[in-house]
Amino acid sequence: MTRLTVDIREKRLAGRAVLGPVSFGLDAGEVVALVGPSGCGKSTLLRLVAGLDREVTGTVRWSGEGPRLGVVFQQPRLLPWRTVRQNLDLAGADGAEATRLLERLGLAAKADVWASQLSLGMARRLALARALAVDAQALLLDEPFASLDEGNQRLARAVLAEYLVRRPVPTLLVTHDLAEAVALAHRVLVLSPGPARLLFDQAVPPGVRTDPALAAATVAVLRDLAR
Ligand SMILES: Nc1ncnc2c1ncn2[C@@H]1O[C@H](COP(=O)(O)OP(=O)(O)OP(=O)(O)O)[C@@H](O)[C@H]1O
Repeated sequence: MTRLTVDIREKRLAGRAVLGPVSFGLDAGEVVALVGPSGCGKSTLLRLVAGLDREVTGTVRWSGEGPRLGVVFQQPRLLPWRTVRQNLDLAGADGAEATRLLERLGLAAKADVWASQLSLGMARRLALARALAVDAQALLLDEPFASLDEGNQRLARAVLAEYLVRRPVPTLLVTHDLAEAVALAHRVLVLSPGPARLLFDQAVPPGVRTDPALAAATVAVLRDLAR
C-alpha cells in the first residue's frame, strides 16, 4: 500500500529558508489538504513530494519503489500543438478512462482541438483529466480548481470527489479554500506564513464527504448546469 512520510527540517531557495519544519504522513487511501497563506511554501512542498526537487534538509519518502503519480501543477503544462486527446494519450492515459473523464469534465466536444486553442479554464480541466486518467497510485494536486468559473469549479470538485470514492488513492491537495479542503479531505493541514511550519493537523469527521451514489448524481447535475 502506498504511503508517504514527510519530515522536512528546512528547505532553502536562493539562500532563504522557505519551508520547515513540516512533518506529516499520508496513508493509503487518505486525502490530505494543505492550506496556508500565499507564498508560504505549498508548491515548494508539493515539488519535493513529487521528486522534482530533492535538495532538502530532512526526508520525503514514499513507500516501496515510489508510486506512479498523477500531478496537477499550478500551470496546466499541456503540449500546445497536440490535441486534447493526444495530451491524454501521450501522458499514458487509459483510453476508456480518458474518454469518460473528458465527458464528465465537459470537454468531450474538444477532444480533437489543439491544446493551444483551449481557454485557461478548459486547459485546467484537461490538466485534471490527465492526472486522473493515468491510473495513478497517488495524486498531487496544486490548486486544481483555480481559474475555473463557479459552475466548472463545482463540477471539477465533484469529479474529483467521485474519482476518490471509486479509487481511493493517497492524495495531497493544495488549496487556499478551507471549505473545499473540508469537503474533500480526511485531514486538513494548516501551514503558517512562510517559511511554512505545520500549525494544525485536523481530522475531518466522516460523513462530511459524499457517498458514491450522491457523488455520481452531483457530477451529472453539475455537468448539465455547466454546459
Ligand atoms: N525558484 C525560486 N527561487 C527563490 N525563491 C523561490 C523560488 N520559488 C519560490 N520561491 C519563494 O519560495 C516561497 C514559497 O513559494 P511557493 O510557490 O512554494 O508558495 P505557495 O504557498 O505555493 O504560494 P501560492 O499559494 O501563492 O501559490 C515564496 O516566498 C517564493 O517567493
